[in-house]
Amino acid sequence: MTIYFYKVEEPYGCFSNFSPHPIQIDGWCWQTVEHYYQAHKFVGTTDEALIRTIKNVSTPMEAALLGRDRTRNHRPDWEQVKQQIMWRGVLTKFLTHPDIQQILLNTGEDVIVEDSPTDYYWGCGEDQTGENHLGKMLMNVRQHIRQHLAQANCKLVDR
Ligand SMILES: Nc1c(N[C@@H]2O[C@H](COP(=O)(O)O)[C@@H](O)[C@H]2O)[nH]c(=O)[nH]c1=O
Repeated sequence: MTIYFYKVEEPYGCFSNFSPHPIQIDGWCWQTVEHYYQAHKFVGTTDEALIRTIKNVSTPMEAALLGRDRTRNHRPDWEQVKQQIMWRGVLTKFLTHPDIQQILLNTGEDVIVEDSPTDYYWGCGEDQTGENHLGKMLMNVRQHIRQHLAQANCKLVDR
């Protein structure tokens, strides 16, 4: 089976980076993965003040709009680091919240697709030809957490 998700209020909406699941990374608390991800576009730039602004806006959509503002200075290495930054955010989200971790694990080996009509990088785009990096990342997080849990169980048995 293939699982499609996009809007928070629709099935599997907890897989969206817009879902209201806070994460804490390096002592900073982010309301959503989207807040965290968008703010990191400005690390080390002359627009660094925007990081705090994005952190404090009340919705992930506001965070996304600020982060996507092309009149602002994005870090020059963004394309090289964005996967790594997203990985940290998404993994932390599913390690922090046991209820949605269970939903992710219960998807078994199903393919997961971010059914975004506009995003051909993180999602599948309108015509399904997109790269679906967020869906792929969620499947990798699922695998990573399974291995992590298996190792923890082995340690318990070894005692
Ligand atoms: N879920 C969701 C979106 N998708 C999210 O947008 C982010 C990509 O942003 P960027 O790299 O700036 O293009 C990434 O987290 C992707 O999952 N976008 C939306 O406008 N609405 C939404 O409900």
